[in-house]
Amino acid sequence: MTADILLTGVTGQVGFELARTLSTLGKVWAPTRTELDLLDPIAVAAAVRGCQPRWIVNAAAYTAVDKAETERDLSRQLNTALPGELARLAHELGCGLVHFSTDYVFAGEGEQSYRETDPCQPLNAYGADKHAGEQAILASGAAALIFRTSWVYGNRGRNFMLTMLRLAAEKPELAVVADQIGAPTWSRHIAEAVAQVLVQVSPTTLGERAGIYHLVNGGETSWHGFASAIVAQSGFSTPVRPITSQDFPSPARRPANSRLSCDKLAEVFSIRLPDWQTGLQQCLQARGLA
Ligand SMILES: NC(=O)C1=CN([C@@H]2O[C@H](COP(=O)(O)OP(=O)(O)OC[C@H]3O[C@@H](n4cnc5c(N)ncnc54)[C@H](OP(=O)(O)O)[C@@H]3O)[C@@H](O)[C@H]2O)C=CC1
Ligand SMILES: Cc1cn([C@H]2C[C@H](O)[C@@H](COP(=O)(O)OP(=O)(O)O[C@H]3O[C@@H](C)C(=O)[C@@H](O)[C@H]3O)O2)c(=O)[nH]c1=O
Repeated sequence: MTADILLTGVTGQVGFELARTLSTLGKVWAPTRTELDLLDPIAVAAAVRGCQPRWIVNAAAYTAVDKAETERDLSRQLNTALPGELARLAHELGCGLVHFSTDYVFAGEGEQSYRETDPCQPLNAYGADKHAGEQAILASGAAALIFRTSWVYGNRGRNFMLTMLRLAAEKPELAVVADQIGAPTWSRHIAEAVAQVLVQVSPTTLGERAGIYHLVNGGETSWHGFASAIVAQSGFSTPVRPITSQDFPSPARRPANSRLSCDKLAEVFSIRLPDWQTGLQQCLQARGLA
């Protein structure tokens, strides 16, 4: 199957939205897991070579943060080896690569917004594997764009917003951590921004604009603040109690500071996403809840 864009992870939160926004840029081939198992490097190479895309857009990943602490092989294969292999193929074939990474590459110390050039020091296995994936892409020589985003939610898949909506309906009270700060980011806004970037560049004109960009909705809040807004804006009256990270023990440590500065994206591509509150409102509206 030949196409302008080969999109992986189409059944995921970001991939689903990308399938729509990228379709205005050319023919998109978006194989599902049954059509292309991304754990099979031979099948992946054959798919890329057969597709001859202008861009490979990799929205597939292993995103189970706690399970990644023990399912090391699976996380490494999808979050490190796969992006490295896609980048190697992109370089060989002269096509571009778009990839996604995470706020969890940072240690989350201090209160400043991280810039793309700040040193990475992941606190958990998922973050370490995603960081190694970034490094593999940057070392490949491929024309690549890596978008680091954070706290992604949407109306499908596994995400914090859908979990809170379910718990708000089931429980008398929610207890949510208030000492981790970041920007909840709507999957649709990510996909719209990526399409806007790809309108501006081709793999051959990307040049110095290749590299890492932070891409999150504007403003900041805690998971508690996000949960409170989800509950309030969707008409529930379930109380949301603030707790500390220590009160919510989990296998993987999370950074306390997930703030990402998106100034580089604004400077280079003139794109800035709306505030997270607007994203949430639009997402709930799309769901018919607000
Ligand atoms: N979720 C978040 O909060 C954040 C995500 N990111 C990054 O953004 C990107 C997109 O994340 P998101 O949309 O949430 O991811 P999801 O977990 O929603 O989707 C992951 C996708 O990868 C696919 N996939 C996994 N394993 C395989 C496989 N062996 N073969 C084929 N497909 C496979 C899944 O397919 P299937 O449906 O069949 O399982 C699914 O389509 C990722 O790079 C992630 O690391 C960054 C920051 C925050
Ligand atoms: C369900 C729940 C979670 N929490 C806490 C746990 C954690 O600190 C925080 C978020 O929980 P989650 O497990 O949903 O989020 P988590 O899986 O850590 O989300 C991360 O996913 C990966 C893929 C990323 O790349 C990150 O940007 C980030 O979005 O909320 C509560 O305090 N109360 C609750 O009832």
